[in-house]
Amino acid sequence: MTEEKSAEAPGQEGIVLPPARKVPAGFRCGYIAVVGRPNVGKSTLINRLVGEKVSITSHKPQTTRDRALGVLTREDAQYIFVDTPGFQSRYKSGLTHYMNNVVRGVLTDVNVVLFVIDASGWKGADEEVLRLVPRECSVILVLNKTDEMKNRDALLPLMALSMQKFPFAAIVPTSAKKGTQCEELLTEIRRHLPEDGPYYDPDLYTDKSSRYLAAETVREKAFRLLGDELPYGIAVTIDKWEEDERHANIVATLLVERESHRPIVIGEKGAKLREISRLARADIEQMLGKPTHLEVWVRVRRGWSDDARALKTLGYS
Ligand SMILES: Nc1nc2c(ncn2[C@@H]2O[C@H](COP(=O)(O)OP(=O)(O)OP(=O)(O)O)[C@@H](O)[C@H]2O)c(=O)[nH]1
Repeated sequence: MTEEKSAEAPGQEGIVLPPARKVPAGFRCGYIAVVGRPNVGKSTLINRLVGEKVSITSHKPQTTRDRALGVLTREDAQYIFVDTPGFQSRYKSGLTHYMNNVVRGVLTDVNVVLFVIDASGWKGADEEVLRLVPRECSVILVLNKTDEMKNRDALLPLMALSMQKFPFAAIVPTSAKKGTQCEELLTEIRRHLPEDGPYYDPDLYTDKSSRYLAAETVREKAFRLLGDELPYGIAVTIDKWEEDERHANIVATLLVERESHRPIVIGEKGAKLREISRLARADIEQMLGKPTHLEVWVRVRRGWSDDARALKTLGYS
């Protein structure tokens, strides 16, 4: 006999998940937090492991501003990934403070922590994040971006050094970009999950709404297209969402912090903004599976990344 039970996602008190189905013998299920300093490849890794686009990725740090759940259901396990923003200590804005709290909150209540660093070696910022990780957790160290390593012999000493820093349950070198060793990583994670679940419907891969994912898609395209010109203070709101069975009509706004940022985002004769909209529309259309009309506007909202009320409106608190 199996018990019917529901569970709350870590740090999401009040959100009651659907009741678990029958637990097949030996089935394992649990929460896995993915942490690490900005830009080490956490979102890319989750997307690779889950096999769906859950979290947006870009070459600029601090892309992930919120938790995102990615769920992978296999015959013998359900993996529920909790993405976290890169831990930040350099800039002391309200947004950074909020993000650091998200990281701490997530770590207290998961079954496994994947601690991701760049396989090129430990940096000061990695050590800072490591200080947040409770010792009693099962922590797997992921040495990511091995495809960029010129000398793979450096891996062994790096592993030895890492064990001196923390009692990691395992160390797995991966390339999230190429998918190398990701299957091995899943096997290792499963070992540390409790026999339980599944908590989620196996068809589901994220708990985020289409609206949220659409906003993230617009933000991702802005990050990609603007490259180094991009001011960090950029956010996206969805102002209109009309959808029926045959098509969708969406209006989104890109919020920038300063008047001088507006022309950067718009580009010459509107070229940048048109390209952002075109690329985002294609992805959103694919996600929704129906023809989609997307309109993107640019608005200035001064100091939004340091303004508690603005952060709340944008869903960051
Ligand atoms: N070469 C290589 N690049 C990678 C790999 N994994 C991620 N990247 C790249 O590293 C950059 C950052 O990846 P993200 O997945 O956004 O990193 P993140 O840790 O989630 O970043 P934050 O959201 O800022 O915390 C992107 O340009 C990725 O394409 C990898 O295994 N190899």
